[in-house]
Amino acid sequence: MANSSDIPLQRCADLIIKSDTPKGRGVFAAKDIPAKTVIDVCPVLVLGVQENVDHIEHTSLYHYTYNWPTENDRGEKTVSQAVILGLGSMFNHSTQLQNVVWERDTERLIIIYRSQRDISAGEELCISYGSHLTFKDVDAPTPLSPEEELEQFNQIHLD
Ligand SMILES: C[S@@+](CC[C@H](N)C(=O)[O-])C[C@H]1O[C@@H](n2cnc3c(N)ncnc32)[C@H](O)[C@@H]1O
Repeated sequence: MANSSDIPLQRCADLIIKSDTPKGRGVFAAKDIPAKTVIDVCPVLVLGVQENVDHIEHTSLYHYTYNWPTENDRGEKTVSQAVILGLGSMFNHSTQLQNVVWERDTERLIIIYRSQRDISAGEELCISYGSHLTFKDVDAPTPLSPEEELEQFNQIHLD
């Protein structure tokens, strides 16, 4: 029997995990996925600020946690970390080719992931981790050499 605090779960069925990508494991589309499809609804486990500093930061889990807004004992707003259960911990980062957006629900302690645009079969599903990455981004655009920069500059014509 459903009650008002129940959280309906949804996961897109047309997904696979590939294990051998340059980013480690990653989530890929097995079929075309239309824009705005719910990809997954993931429960989160919110960690205490100190628990995170004392323990989690010294483990592999450190690379899987998300910032999570919370309140300290004095009722002041602060930021802790949360472990995302379900597929949420498997999405890799892309700076330029993100196709999944996510939304925190701090009341219900879930994150909802949705496709940002139509995704084709075979594409990796990527989110943005923001700008402070703790690893070398294999997708990062290669910086231009001074010669390439000069060539690009010389191609700019002002009418
Ligand atoms: C939340 S996990 C994602 C799943 C992970 N690939 C795995 O195999 O368990 C985050 C880790 O994935 C890897 N990763 C994610 N996006 C990446 C990227 N753009 N370039 C390189 N590594 C990436 C990094 O090792 C990062 O610490």
